[in-house]
Amino acid sequence: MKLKERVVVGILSTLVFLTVVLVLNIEVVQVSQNGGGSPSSLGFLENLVAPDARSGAMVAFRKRVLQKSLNGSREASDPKSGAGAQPPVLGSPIDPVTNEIASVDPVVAEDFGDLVNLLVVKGAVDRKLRPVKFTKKKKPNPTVSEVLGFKARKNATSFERFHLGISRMEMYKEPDSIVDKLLHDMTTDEIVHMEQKDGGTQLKLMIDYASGGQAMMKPMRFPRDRETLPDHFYFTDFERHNAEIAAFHLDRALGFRRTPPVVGRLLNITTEIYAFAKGELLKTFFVSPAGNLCFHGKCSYYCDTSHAICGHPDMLEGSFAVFLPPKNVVPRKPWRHPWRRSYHKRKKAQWEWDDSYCEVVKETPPYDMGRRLLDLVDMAIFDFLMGNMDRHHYETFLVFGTNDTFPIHLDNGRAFGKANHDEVSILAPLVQCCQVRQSTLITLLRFHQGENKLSKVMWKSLNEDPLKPILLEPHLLALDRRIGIILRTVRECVQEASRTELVIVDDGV
Ligand SMILES: Nc1ncnc2c1ncn2[C@@H]1O[C@H](COP(=O)(O)OP(=O)(O)OP(=O)(O)O)[C@@H](O)[C@H]1O
Ligand SMILES: [Mn+2]
Repeated sequence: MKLKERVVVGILSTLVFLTVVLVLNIEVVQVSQNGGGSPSSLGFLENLVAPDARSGAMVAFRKRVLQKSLNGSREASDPKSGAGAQPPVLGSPIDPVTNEIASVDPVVAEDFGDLVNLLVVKGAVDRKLRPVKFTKKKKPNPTVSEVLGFKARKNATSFERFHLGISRMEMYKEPDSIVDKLLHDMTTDEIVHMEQKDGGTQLKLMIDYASGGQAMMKPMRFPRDRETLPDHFYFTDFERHNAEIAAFHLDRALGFRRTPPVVGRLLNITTEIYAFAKGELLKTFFVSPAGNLCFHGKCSYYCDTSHAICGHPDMLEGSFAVFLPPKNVVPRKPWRHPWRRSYHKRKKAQWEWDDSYCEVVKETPPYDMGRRLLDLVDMAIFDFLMGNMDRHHYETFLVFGTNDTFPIHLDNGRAFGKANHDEVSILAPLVQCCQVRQSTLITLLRFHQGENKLSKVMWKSLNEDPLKPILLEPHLLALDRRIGIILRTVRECVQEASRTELVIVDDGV
């Protein structure tokens, strides 16, 4: 080799060597930065693990309660689960011959006679879970009409009657003919105006009816069998119109009556939306390559051409939730949910790592006395049954005072996203506080031990909706399985408590 060639080879090898050193160095720096100071790759990875997958406080509980169920965490072992993996199963989950729901899940077959016994010993129910004579005085339950001194006009609409009938203990009575009329009116009344509603992250339309009534409409975005994408966090999941409808029926079936009535309706995009659209919303309408009329509106999530809402060719399904009374007449107070998630892809909330979190909550008003802590456990049960992880805030009606009234179960659009996955972290308030309202436990036991499983009751109830079927069979069956998981959790709490009364609480609600 000539001197010139040697020099060139020398320079090239030095360059290669320097590049290798540089690249290695950058990697080490990145690892140590992401790993919070530790240069181990484990530290780096740990920060990238989804918060729910490593929530310390819930891990032991998950193992204990779900181990016994073959299906507790099917999603993890079933590579097919996830978006679109569920075969669409339409129609009734009830066998027309036996009139029973076929289920193989062990937790559905499990007997919770021990919990029934506890309630019998407490004097709350008889062996068939029928209520024993009331010993406690019923709580006063004034309505908006009574508190504000408003009387319904003779020809008042179902919307007005509903507003006036909201009471301290519940959104509506049971049975309530006003609710039936309201559901009917929301699907049939003429729509005279519509505009995009601000607030929240996804597209919603505020609907005005000829009668003067108002509803909040969430449009259908996907077919019923489309599940939450496996890599989507709860806060990036799409809102589902059928979840809003199903949540109303579930809340009512559980006897809570804390969700405003919601019903489905098929809309004509051209005559019932486009015809009223103005300004910014109007600019988002277009005809898709398939010839369907589409729009996407303006909002912070999924309001763009690639996530447009399209008619077929111009018919569109939507959920219609009755609008609550105007805030200047019946004001509401927003509350931050103590078991709120972090809404950050790499952060955890305190309750996710602190097992004694409930002790802190219990000392903080309004959770230190009265009904509210038990209300949060009710809400956790409601959310767990439908897989809703998106409960960041809740509201109460201020006309009934600050504390002694129910929390409104509003905004359930991110529920019913994964039929084969039971997200037990939603049960954190129950797991960490080990308290449940007696009336709620009785309701759950009636569904579980009795003839009328929740899936069956829900299927019948949802069959009343114009957009039936609202829930596909796997979501209905999940309800029965999840009731079993809740009951196992209560059993664990009772076994660890010194007295049953500390776990099963009768607060007269
Ligand atoms: N039926 C209703 N009547 C009156 N106000 C309502 C009704 N539904 C929702 N709202 C109000 O609008 C706000 C936004 O609604 P909602 O939470 O359903 O939308 P969202 O887009 O899902 O919001 P987010 O993204 O914050 O979860 C609520 O916080 C509530 O104050
Ligand atoms: Mn929402």
